[in-house]
This record gives sequence, C-alpha cells and structure tokens, in this order.
Amino acid sequence: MAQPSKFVLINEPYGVVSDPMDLVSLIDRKVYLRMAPISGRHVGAVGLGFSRKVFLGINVELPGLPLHHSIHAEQFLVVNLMLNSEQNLTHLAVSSSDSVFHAPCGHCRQFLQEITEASIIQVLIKDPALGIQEFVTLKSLLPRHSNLLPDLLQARDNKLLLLSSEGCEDLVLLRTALAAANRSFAPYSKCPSGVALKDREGKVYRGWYIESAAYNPSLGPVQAALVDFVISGGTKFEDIVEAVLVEKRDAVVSQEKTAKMILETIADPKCAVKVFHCV
Ligand SMILES: O=c1ccn([C@H]2C[C@H](O)[C@@H](CO)O2)c(=O)[nH]1
Ligand SMILES: [Zn+2]
Repeated sequence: MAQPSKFVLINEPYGVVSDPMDLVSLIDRKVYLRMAPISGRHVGAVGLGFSRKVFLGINVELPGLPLHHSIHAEQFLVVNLMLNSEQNLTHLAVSSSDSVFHAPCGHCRQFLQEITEASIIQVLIKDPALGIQEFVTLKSLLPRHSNLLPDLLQARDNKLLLLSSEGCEDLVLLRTALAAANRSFAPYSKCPSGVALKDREGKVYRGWYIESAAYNPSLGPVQAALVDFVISGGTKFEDIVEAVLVEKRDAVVSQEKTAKMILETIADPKCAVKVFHCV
C-alpha cells in the first residue's frame, strides 16, 4: 500500500485539483497513516479548500485513553485546514482501510456544521457495493442540526493577554500556546485555550480548542496540537517532552486536568505540562 512518508501541510502529493470528482481517485489511493492502534481501522478524509488545495485527515487513536479522546479523520482535516488558514471547505470524501466508512459519522456531521456555510459543503457518498458515488450536501446528511454561531474557519483573534509568565522557561513555547489560544473557537463556553508541544528535537507544534454547539463533538487543544505533530511528520507521541497550556483563569471549561491526563498517558513520561493563565 502506497503511503506518503508524512502528511504534509498542503498536501503533496495531492496538490491542487480543479474538479471535485478528482477527490474520488485521491481517496481511492487509500493512503492512511497508521495511527489507530486500538481499532486497527484506518480512516482517511480528503477535503477541498476554497483555494482548491487538497487537505488530508486521518483518524488518531490514543492508546491507554477512553475512545472519546480519539480524533476522527474529519476533525483532523478541519484542524489541518485551520492550521493552514484555509477559510472554507467545499468538498469532502471519506473512506476507511476496511471499507466500513464511506461518509462522515454523525459526530463529524455535527462538528462540520460549525463551518461557515457548512450546509453547502458537498460530501462524497460512496457505496462500492452498489457502485454509487455522488456528492450530496452536508445539509442533506444532517437536516435538523443545531449550529448557533458557525464561523469555525474564519480568521479569529480572541485578544487574550497573559496574566503572568512567571515560571516560564521557554518563551517560544509560551508565545506559541498564547497565539494558539487566540485562534481557539469557543463561542459556547467562552473559554478559549491553546496548547504548544515540544518534541525531543526542540520542534514546536500548536493547536487550539474547537467547540461544537452540541458540546461532545468538540476537540480539545491537545488533540489539535497532535494533528500539527502528525502533519509535520511526528509518529511517536513519546517524542513529546514539554507542553504549555494557555487558558483563562477560573475558566468554567478548563483543559488543565484533561491535558495533563492525556499527556501523562501518551507523551514522554517526564513530559512537563505547564499552565499559564490569561484574561
Ligand atoms: O466518521 C468517522 C467514524 C469513525 N472514525 C474513526 C474513529 C476511530 O478511530 C475509528 C473506529 O470507529 O474510526 C473516523 O475517523 N471518522
Ligand atoms: Zn466521525
């Protein structure tokens, strides 16, 4: 099975396509990074941005943690779009190594609903058994959805300011986490947060908390930073040796305990997780 050596940000070898139907052949190449050690079921999502660049997503499972901490391929794709400041998604196709998934699950349909003009996103529905493949609107897959404040892919600045950087040993990591928190999409709780991770080689990755109107399909800041880690070529989470979380002081929704629990489970056992507060 052909696999790219890593998931690149703007997806070589996928590049730019003009015809959305080209996504069909891309997904048919069945390129998955194998990061699903629990299920062994590798899911791939291919999405077309407004710029006509093609972005990828894969599912990531975190061994040792309950299943709901997993990242779905579609969520990975959305984070990939955000990290690349791509402001819209027009088409999407999904498939899995065992041919079980050919369309986003219910959780992902709701998550995608946060994107501005989500209802017009076209989703490729494939049914190899019946030989059918056609694009249908997300709206037709989720007819009576709840989306209250959908503008997930828009540029955003939460204008958070650090209360203190006391105890900080790595200003780059702290600034990266603060910048990430400023891009966080948390309109429902109003508790944005961001994470910066550092690996053994000193490379820094970032991600921010993304909320869903339906609450549970939200994605935590550690998971989003893991997407950056994976698209940048990271394969072993034990290579993560340092982390910084930035969130509001006295936040109704705090990431601190969850972030520490996740990183304690998957990162280098000595990984330090520092928390800094902002207003
Ligand atoms: O729409 C879906 C449904 C499931 N999965 C992943 C989650 C888990 O890792 C694996 C098994 O369900 O498939 C996705 O990525 N997308
Ligand atoms: Zn899903």
